[in-house]
Amino acid sequence: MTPDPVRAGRAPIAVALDTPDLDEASRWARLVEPHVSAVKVGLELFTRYGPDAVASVRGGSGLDVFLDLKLHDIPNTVAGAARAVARVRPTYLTVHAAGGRAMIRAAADAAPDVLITAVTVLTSLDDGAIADMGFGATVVDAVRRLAVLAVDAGARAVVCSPQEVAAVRAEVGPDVVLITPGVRPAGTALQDQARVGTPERALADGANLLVIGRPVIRAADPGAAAASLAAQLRRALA
Ligand SMILES: O=c1ccn([C@@H]2O[C@H](COP(=O)(O)O)[C@@H](O)[C@H]2O)c(=O)[nH]1
Repeated sequence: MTPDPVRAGRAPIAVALDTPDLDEASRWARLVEPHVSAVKVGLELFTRYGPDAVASVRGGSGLDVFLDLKLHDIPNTVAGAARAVARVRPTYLTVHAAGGRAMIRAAADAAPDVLITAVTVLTSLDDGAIADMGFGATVVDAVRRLAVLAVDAGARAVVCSPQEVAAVRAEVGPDVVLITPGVRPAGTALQDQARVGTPERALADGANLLVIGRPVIRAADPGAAAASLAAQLRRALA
């Protein structure tokens, strides 16, 4: 069943715990936990600590864990990795949609209780960057095509930037969980993100879960930053 990212009144935000230090990540998780529905464990933490990172940030909180490993390999290898990490019960596990239909299907079959989440085009890339890589399409067309392919192959969630949410929602219908990194509250720095949008716009266009890292974890008080974003979203959703 598709989960409702708005858990017990918490905002539909996954805080990206991007740090090489597990104690710091767990501390951030406890600070944001009253306000958000999920925390995201990415490559930086997982390559250093493995499954312990998931258990540690989850704590006893009931937070969803978004395991952002962006798997991309031949189907047999991705199936093995998905089966292995399913043991730590993440709610979401990312794979690159560009790995193709058979790879996505293999991940979905190997981890049926995990929402296989297809990353379309990284939010750090713009039209110029994907032309440079030899893609003969604009970002929005590539995102749309990869989203349709991924859902057809068994992905139950899709990652795109806030700028493509409306286009992807129109293609995949209401039941797919749409997740957007590249979220920047108005007036905050882009850093290495190329395709960004505000949290309000992403939700209004049909996103279900917003991935937000540095605007929260680099704030002087990550708990207060998460609380403030959650309040902002409650107002936008009212
Ligand atoms: O296309 C993608 C896919 C994943 N990410 C991840 O989201 C966060 C964003 O962090 P910010 O600090 O808010 O930029 C980060 O962990 C990325 O690995 C993404 O940005 N874009």
